[in-house]
Amino acid sequence: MDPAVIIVNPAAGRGRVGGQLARIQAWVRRWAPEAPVWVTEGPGHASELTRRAPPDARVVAVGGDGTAHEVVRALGPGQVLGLVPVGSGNDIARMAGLRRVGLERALATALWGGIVRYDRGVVDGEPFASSATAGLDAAVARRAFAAPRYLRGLPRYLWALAAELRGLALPEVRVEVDREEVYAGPMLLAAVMNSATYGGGFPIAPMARPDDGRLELVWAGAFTRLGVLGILPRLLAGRHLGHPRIGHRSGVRFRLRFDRPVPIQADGEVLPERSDFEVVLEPAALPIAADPGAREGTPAREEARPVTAMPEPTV
Ligand SMILES: Nc1ncnc2c1ncn2[C@@H]1O[C@H](COP(=O)(O)OP(=O)(O)OP(=O)(O)O)[C@@H](O)[C@H]1O
Repeated sequence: MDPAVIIVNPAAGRGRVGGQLARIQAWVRRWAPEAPVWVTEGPGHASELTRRAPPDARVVAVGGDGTAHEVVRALGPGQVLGLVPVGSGNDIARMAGLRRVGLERALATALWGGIVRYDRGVVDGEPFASSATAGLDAAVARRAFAAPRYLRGLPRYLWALAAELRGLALPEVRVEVDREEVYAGPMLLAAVMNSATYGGGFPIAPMARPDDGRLELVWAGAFTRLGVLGILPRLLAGRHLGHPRIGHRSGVRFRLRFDRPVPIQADGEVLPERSDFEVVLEPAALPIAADPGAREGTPAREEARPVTAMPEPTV
C-alpha cells in the first residue's frame, strides 16, 4: 500500500462527519493501521496537514468540497488525492465518479484504488479541482454560509440566491479566452469549469470533461432579477446553453477584467474579491485515487452498504 494519511473534517456535512469519526477510526485500525487519522481543527488546517504528509502519500479528504479543495491547493507533486465525500456538496467527488459509494467503500478506493490523472485549474496561483467562478454565484456561495442550519444542498443555495438578488447590480467585464476577446459587456456570472456541476449539483457546464485538456467558461451576460428567476429552471435542468445571453467557450487560459472587484470562489471556497480574474489549465496535474474507469457522468457504481470483505489492493 502507498503511504497514506486520512484527514477528517468533523464540521463537514453540517457537523455530521464528527459523528462518523469513531466508525472511520475503527475501519482504519482494522484495514490500514499504518495510516494516521488526522482531524481538522478549523479552516485552512487540511492544507497544513497535507503539507505535513509524506511527499508520496495518498492524502484522503473526508469531508465535502471545502476539505477536498484545501487538500488540492496544498497537494505536493508526488501526492495523490483520495476522496471520501461526506460533505453537503461533493462536486469534486461527482467529477471523479465517486459519489454515493458509501463510507467504507470510498475509504477503500482512496487507499487502494487506481489513480486517474485529472486536469487541474489554477486561479491566480491557487489550484482548484472543479470550479472557479466570479460574480453572482460566488456571491451566493459566500452568502450560503449565513443560511439557516436546517437548509442543506440545493435549498441552501436557493435561499442565498434570493438574498443576493435583492441587491443585484451587474459589473462590466472584458473576457479573453486563449488571448482572444470573446465578450465585453455587463456580466451576471462567469464560471470556469473542470467539472460539469458546482454548488452541490448545478449542471452549469454539462459539456465539461475533467480529463480532456481544457476548461469550459460559461457566462451569463445582461440579466435582470426577473431574467435570473426565468433562467433558473433551465439551469437546474442543464438546458441554459441555448439562451441568447448565455455564452460558452472552451480553452486553457481565461482572463476576465471587471470594472470593480467582484466575489470569487474556487471549489465553493470563497476567495478575496478582485477585479482581474485569471484562470489557467494544467493538464493531467491532479491525480485522484478513483476507479480506473471512473468518469464524469457515469452512474454511481456502488450503493452505500457495509463492507464485509475488503477487496485486494489493486495498486
Ligand atoms: N474543526 C473544524 N471546525 C469548523 N470548521 C472546519 C473544521 N475543519 C475544517 N473546517 C471548515 O469546514 C468547512 C466546510 O467543509 P466542507 O466544505 O468540506 O464540508 P461541507 O460544507 O459539508 O461540504 P460542501 O462544501 O461539499 O457543501 C471548510 O471550509 C473547512 O475549512
